[in-house]
Amino acid sequence: MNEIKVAVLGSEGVGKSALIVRFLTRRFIGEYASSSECIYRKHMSIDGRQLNLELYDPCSQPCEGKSTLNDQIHWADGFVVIYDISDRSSFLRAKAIVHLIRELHLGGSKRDTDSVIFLVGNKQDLCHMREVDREEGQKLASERRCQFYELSAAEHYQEVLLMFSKIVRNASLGGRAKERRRRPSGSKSMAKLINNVFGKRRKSV
Ligand SMILES: Nc1nc2c(ncn2[C@@H]2O[C@H](COP(=O)(O)OP(=O)(O)OP(=O)(O)O)[C@@H](O)[C@H]2O)c(=O)[nH]1
Repeated sequence: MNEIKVAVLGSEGVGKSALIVRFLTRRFIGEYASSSECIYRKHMSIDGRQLNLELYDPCSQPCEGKSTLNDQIHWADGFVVIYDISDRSSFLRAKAIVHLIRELHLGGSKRDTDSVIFLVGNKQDLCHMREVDREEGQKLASERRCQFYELSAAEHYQEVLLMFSKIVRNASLGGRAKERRRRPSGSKSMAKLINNVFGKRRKSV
């Protein structure tokens, strides 16, 4: 059975956990407690093929045994790079991450890499506080040859589902057998995921 590894990357508070939880549980959970990086697992059937998805959610806080961004990039087959449309600094961070992914994957086939980097502007529901125009996101995506989405973990389920399903499909078609360096630590079941729902600070909404 195919194993597909997707890293969800971006600045602190852009909604990485919210998007992952939305995808895995269909629910938007505003407060999410997590003090360690973790990997969520999901069994999926895509185009009749059985896949085991591993979704990596980094921890923005300093934590024990934390992997570096380079480790995370080497580990993954696909990348969802998220920014918050109401936070310009998160867009600049997303730009730097996409740049680094491109640099570290120079050895790989260009076509493979193009289809497995998704740039995602989250918190579309906060468009009254927008600091990054949709066109800027689109421009960056086309310059860096990424797929582009703008959506809201708070308001959209279908779009989130579509986005994750597409990156899993693309990563599974790439079929790259990668030499993996250090594997990001931590692994969580759905039960643990639900248990983490309480206690995280509220940043926006
Ligand atoms: N309005 C709005 N708020 C959102 C959305 N997605 C996430 N949030 C909020 O943004 C804050 C941060 O969300 P998280 O999912 O914890 O973000 P994160 O990127 O995982 O954060 P770190 O783990 O600290 O890096 C929380 O208060 C969420 O409720 C969204 O689509 N719209």
